[in-house]
Amino acid sequence: MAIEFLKGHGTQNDFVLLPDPDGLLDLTPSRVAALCDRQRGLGADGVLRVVRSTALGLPSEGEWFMDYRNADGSVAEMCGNGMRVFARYLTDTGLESGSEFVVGSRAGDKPVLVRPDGEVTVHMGPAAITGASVALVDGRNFSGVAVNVGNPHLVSIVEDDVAELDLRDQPRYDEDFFPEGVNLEFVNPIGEGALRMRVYERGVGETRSCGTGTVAAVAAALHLAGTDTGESTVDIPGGRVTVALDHGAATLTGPVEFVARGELFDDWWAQA
Ligand SMILES: N[C@@H](CCC[C@H](N)C(=O)O)C(=O)O
Repeated sequence: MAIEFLKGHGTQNDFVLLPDPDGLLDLTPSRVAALCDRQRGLGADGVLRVVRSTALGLPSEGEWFMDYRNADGSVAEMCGNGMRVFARYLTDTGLESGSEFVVGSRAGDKPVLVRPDGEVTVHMGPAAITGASVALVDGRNFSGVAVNVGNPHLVSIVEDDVAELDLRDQPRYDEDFFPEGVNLEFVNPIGEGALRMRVYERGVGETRSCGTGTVAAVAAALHLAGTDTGESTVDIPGGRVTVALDHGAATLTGPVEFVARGELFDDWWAQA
């Protein structure tokens, strides 16, 4: 059976998409890790399996479910950039005929809007402030705001230029506070309603963008300013997204690009 794939990205957070409507693929963690490996596979930050909600037996009002996996093979609850790419795939292929629909995820159903210019807005749901903690980078402590966007984040607003941080190694964090691991964002405010951010993602490493991370960053910045409502651009190494919060409920808007489509070799899949 030929296994089709596509490669796409949202602000350079890149994904391998695997269309698997009936949920027939045996998508093991080692196959995900092999696909995402930039030397022995296709290379990506994660995998998006395109599967019908009913095929997985998961409750969703959406016909389609975003089965997201991190590059190390682990499962995560939600991926904001992945959801933008996933939604565009559904409309580009005609699997969804309208521009507004709902997609299932492990963090619940997400309404999406595919805009005429191809950008996608995702209604991300609540960005909940869950406390305070500390990240340790290169021997330095960065205090941060813990935010849950379906998946866990710790956002540190830092005074130094985030471009100078050494994020080659996994920063340390409080494993008692984040027993399931955490995505770590480092943020510079760069003007009214404008942030710059770098991120070290759980299960991946440093990526050039993280949609849930940008939502967490805006929620944390607003929280520190004493509000849960506002809008901000977020500049990440891979481009720019816009995040709006209305009483803690977030939307994420940004571009999507598809790069390639192809077929995996059966032998490669079998031994991966
Ligand atoms: N890149 C994603 C987040 C992917 C999941 C994350 N690494 C986790 O483990 O929670 C995004 O765009 O939100």
